[in-house]
Amino acid sequence: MGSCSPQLPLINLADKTLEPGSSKWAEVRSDVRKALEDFGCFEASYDKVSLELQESIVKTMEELFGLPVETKQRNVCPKPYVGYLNHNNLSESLGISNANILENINEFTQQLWPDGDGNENISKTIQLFAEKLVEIDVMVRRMVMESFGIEKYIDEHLNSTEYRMRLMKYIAPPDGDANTTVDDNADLLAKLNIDGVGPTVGVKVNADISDDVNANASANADVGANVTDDTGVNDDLNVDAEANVAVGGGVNANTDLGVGVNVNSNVDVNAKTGATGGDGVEANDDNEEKKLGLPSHTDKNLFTVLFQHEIEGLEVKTEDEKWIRVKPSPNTFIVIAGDSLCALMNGRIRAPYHRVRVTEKKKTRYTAAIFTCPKPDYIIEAPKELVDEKHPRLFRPFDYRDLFTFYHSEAGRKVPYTLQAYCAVSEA
Ligand SMILES: O=C(O)CCC(=O)C(=O)O
Ligand SMILES: [Fe+2]
Repeated sequence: MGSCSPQLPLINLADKTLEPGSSKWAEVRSDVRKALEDFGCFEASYDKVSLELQESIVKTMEELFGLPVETKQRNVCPKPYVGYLNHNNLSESLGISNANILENINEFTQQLWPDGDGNENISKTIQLFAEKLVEIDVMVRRMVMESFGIEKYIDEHLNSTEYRMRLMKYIAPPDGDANTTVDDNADLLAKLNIDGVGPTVGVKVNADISDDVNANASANADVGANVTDDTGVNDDLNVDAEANVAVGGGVNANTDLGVGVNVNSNVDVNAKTGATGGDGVEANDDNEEKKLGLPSHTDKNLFTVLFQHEIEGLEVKTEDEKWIRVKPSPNTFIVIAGDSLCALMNGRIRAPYHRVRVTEKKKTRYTAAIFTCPKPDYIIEAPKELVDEKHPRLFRPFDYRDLFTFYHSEAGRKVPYTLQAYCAVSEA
């Protein structure tokens, strides 16, 4: 396994002459289609996001993830499946629904800073950044629909979606399989159950601390995180986190389970991960799976537009089952097609498996992504123009939420291909 030579197509979406109707537009549109047919994914070069804004979103993420875990856990959403998530202690993420609308972002910052009535600067930065990712999403969706001759549905299609945003932080796994140290001054028995992602991951952390400061310190933290998501992994998470922290006397117990970054000190953590790979390929490769910041999955939504800052980690699987390691480069964003788009396009576009494997030990990897999701009650169904003798209908119409519920059901977790198992018209 590991990285290999193929690269994702790189497509410039910011050319000055790129206007709908222009010859440049037609040229780029056909590149976009080809990239999505072949890889389900491409690297978009887009220099319309200022460096200042890129720096601000990274600073914002540093600030947000630097908050105490109890604060971050307040990131819950009335909609199920959106909120704070810790995955395997190697990554954590925060989610915002309808993230292109300032009021919703304000709600998010108010959850984190209820006393200060939110955080205006952070809200603004997120909004401006989300707007830019949405620009890319809208342009790509237009191109896709035009290139398949279904442009008459563009308005309906654009109106049938909503945007979720996820801010993510990753660290490299510690050396060795099972031991890491976390900064804590207590005996800690932590159990994390994270159900999310295509793969189901159960993490058990047993930490014995030789407490050098507060003798007799003990904390039992039991965090049950029930994570489901729209996108495959991070989007639309239901983090049903419940933390019971019982601290024995006078202890400064910083049971910061949410971070996985407290790598300093007095606690030995034995982490055992049981992971079931979403694509059936990594399923038995426990060792590899354990080191992933995000296990292999397809996104369940329509499109994901991802900003990755400096540190690599994203890997995308090709049709012939090779992993492409996507190196971040300035002013580029990764566009990934999800299962809902694959269904809408009657299978003409791939929804690629991808995962996150961070190897850089010294730096934290931050990513920010917009997930375009079908609105509740909207039925995803390939338009008749995409169905003919050569292209028989592949999927039955469905409501995205139902696909999602299936994905996280007992049965759904066992199948290698969620979309096929859920709504394929026939196995043939
Ligand atoms: O953070 C990344 O590089 C990828 C995130 C991802 O795949 C997801 O959230 O679905
Ligand atoms: Fe994903």
